[in-house]
Order: sequence, then C-alpha cells, then structure tokens
Amino acid sequence: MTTTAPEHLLRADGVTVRFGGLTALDDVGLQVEPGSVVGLIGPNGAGKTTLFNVLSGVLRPTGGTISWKGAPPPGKRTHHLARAGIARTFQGLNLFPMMSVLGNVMVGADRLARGGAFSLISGLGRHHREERELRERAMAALERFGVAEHALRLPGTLPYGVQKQVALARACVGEPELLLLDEPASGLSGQQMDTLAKQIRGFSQDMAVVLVEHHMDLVMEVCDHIVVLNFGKVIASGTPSQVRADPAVTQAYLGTPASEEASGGGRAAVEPTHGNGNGAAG
Ligand SMILES: Nc1ncnc2c1ncn2[C@@H]1O[C@H](COP(=O)(O)OP(=O)(O)OP(=O)(O)O)[C@@H](O)[C@H]1O
Repeated sequence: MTTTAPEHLLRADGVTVRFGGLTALDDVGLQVEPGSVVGLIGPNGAGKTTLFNVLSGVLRPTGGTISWKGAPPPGKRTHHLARAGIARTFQGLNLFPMMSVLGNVMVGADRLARGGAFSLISGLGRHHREERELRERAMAALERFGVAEHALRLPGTLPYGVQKQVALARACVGEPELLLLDEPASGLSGQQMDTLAKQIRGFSQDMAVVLVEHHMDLVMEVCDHIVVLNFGKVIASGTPSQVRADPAVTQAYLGTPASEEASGGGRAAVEPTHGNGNGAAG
C-alpha cells in the first residue's frame, strides 16, 4: 500500500534546473520533516545554492515539484514565505540598514501582525496594542539571541557576529515551522560557530531547519539528515555517519577526474575541497 506522507513539511521531487545548456540540478529529491535539521552539502558548483533557491521559492525549477505541507509553495517573496511559516536567512544578512535592530526584528514578526508589521512600525497602523505585542516579541527574540542591548542601534554600526544574531532573531521571531539557513557560519569565529551549533540544535525543538553550509564539522554536528550534491545530482543522503562513510562523498570532495564527468553538463571538475575545514570563513 502506498501512503502519502503528510508528515513532510517540505518536499522536493524530481527537481531539475537548467541554466541554458547547463544542468545545475538533475532529478533531485528531498524531504524535510517537522523538527529535523537537514543539511545540503557538496563541493563548489554542486548545486546547493540553486536547490536552496528552489526550496525557498526564489527560483522556479525547470522540472519537478516542490510542496509545502502537501500544497504548492506559497510564493517567492520573503513575506509570502513568512506568512506560510517559512523563514530564511541570507548570506548577505539583508538587514534594513536605516532601521533599528528592533525595527528589523519587528518586520520579521510580520506574520503575527494582522495589519502588517510595516504599517505598525511606520506609525500608520491603528493597532497600538498589537504594536506593543510585536515590540515585546521582538525584544524577547533579541534577548534570546543575546543582542537585546543593541535594540536601538542601526545594524551597520554593529560587529558582523552581532548582525548575524540579529538576522537569526528576525528569522525566528515569527515562530516559523521551517527555517532555511544560507551559510549561517560564514564569517564567524570558531567560538561563534560553537554558539551557532547549539542554537541550531535548539531551533529543532520548535521548527525544522534546512541549511546550506560549507563548514563540514558544523553540518556533521547539527544535522539529522544530510543530502550531498555533486554536479547537480544527489550522490548520497543519510545520517551524518552514513554520509561520512560513503566513498562517493569522499571522492566528490577529493576531486573527480574531469574526463569522468565530461558528460555531466560540461562543468569544470570539482576543485580540491573547501568543505572540510573548521576554521572561520571569509
Ligand atoms: N543564474 C545562473 N546562471 C547560469 N548558471 C548558474 C546560475 N546559477 C548557478 N549556475 C551554475 O549552476 C551550477 C550550480 O551552482 P550553485 O551556485 O547552485 O552551486 P553551489 O553548490 O551553491 O556552489 P558554491 O559552493 O560554490 O556556492 C554552477 O555550475 C553554477 O555556475
């Protein structure tokens, strides 16, 4: 008997993305269950960012389907996703530079604001009680991420590690069911990465997490399930220990002779690994 799988929050089936003659993703499948942490890894050019963009609705695949709780994805704008219960962070943080840290995080609580957080923050909203509640939620999120003391500062005046925590607070304040993290460890020190690892494990008590990340030790530490891409295909999928022991993964990271991959879309051979370091990036 076949069973549908309503337990999947997010599901990708047969996802293919072509950019002209280049196949960036080839028949990729993925499931994200509530409360799980799923990592997307692979060497440079493997298709991680492309898959992340498809999962977050930014990029429409050439073929295949994405479903969110069994239905089509809610839209491509961040606020469409947020209202459906999907939050994301960006490699570039994307904090509003002219808005205070508190204001930035209040915007993240948009899905909890009937009139929309922007109207409340701009003073155009009529729901004073709602504004107060949003402000309290945003302050609580800043407390949770240890950056409440910076609430009234502009993001650009703060150290990068603090800005990253603000971005996480903004993503989490709306109580999403799924958090998409795009290279959350980039630019962090080793100590900041340890904190991040604990935070990601903590998130999974409330929400599922998908992360694209180059820092292999972090991925191995925090993920329940890892999907390994190479040349746009899933070459391994499983628990951290299964993936670590998979010869296809080792081979992909050490580099595959270009001639063997020549029929796979014309991309250059995998570069020697960037992906097994544990130091700070950037
Ligand atoms: N907009 C685009 N137009 C054309 N080719 C693209 C585009 N975006 C990505 N590609 C190509 O698709 C392939 C997959 O790229 P992608 O950025 O998804 O890989 P990645 O695994 O995220 O790489 P990295 O680890 O270097 O960020 C690469 O060959 C890349 O050059």
